[in-house]
Amino acid sequence: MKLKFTKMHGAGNDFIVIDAIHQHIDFTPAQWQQLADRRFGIGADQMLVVEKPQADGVDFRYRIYNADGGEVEQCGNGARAFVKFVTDKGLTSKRAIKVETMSGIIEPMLEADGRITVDMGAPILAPAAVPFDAAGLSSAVMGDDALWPLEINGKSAWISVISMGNPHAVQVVDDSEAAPVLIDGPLIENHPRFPKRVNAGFMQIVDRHQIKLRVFERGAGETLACGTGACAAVVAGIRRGLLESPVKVRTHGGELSIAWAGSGQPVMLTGPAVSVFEGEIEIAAS
Ligand SMILES: N[C@@H](CCC[C@H](N)C(=O)O)C(=O)O
Repeated sequence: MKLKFTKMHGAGNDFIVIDAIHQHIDFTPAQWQQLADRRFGIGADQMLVVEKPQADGVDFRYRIYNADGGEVEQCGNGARAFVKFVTDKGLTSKRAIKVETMSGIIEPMLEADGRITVDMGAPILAPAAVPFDAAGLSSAVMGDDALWPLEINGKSAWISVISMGNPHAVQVVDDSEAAPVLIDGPLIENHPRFPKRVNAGFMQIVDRHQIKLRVFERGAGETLACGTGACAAVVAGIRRGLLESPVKVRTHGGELSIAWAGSGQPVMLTGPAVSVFEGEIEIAAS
């Protein structure tokens, strides 16, 4: 079968975006992996599938697949790409759009300057939400947060365990460039304490309103930016008393802005979304 797609990115986190309102999509994990493959396919960190909504009062449903073919709950940079896609394709004329995702409804909004702000909902600070296998671990609980000691590669790191709909394990490092993201990232992602695996964030505090962030993403490896990772890092930094909202997040792929008014409040993520090219690809049966 032939598939029409748009290649997009949000701060360098790249996506294959697919209109599944006008095309029938039913791919196996192996077919998603083929599309995401940077040598044998199109290449992407995630695939975003735009569908008709299932719930009332919602404009669209969008589904997210990691490069490894697994379907996941949430993608912040993807939410912005989604808005640009449905706007450019004339699928909506609304500027504020209600979208169903696997982890609930989010509300992205197209700003006058072309950037997109996404109301990502309130972070879930309890580690049970990640989920995290806490058996046998002692914890230092800060309010309703959990800061967990995690053994990685013979070292103990303090990890903030936060769900933005999808799971994040964030640690503070002195120098994000020198941090062992490619060595410790996969160990954290697959650590037995995270039964559903996790996105591993390495955050350097620059000042109270600015961080540098690298994220080793579950199912995709290190990406140039991770929107939900940026939200989780800022929430972790604010909860630890290191940051104040709003916070500029510097990633290898560009800048994201995060605002969070505190417990129970939604995290607002602002950043760019760019279309790179359109194409059509023959999908091999699998
Ligand atoms: N790049 C994303 C997050 C994509 C999903 C993540 N890898 C997961 O498995 O939870 C973002 O911008 O948030």
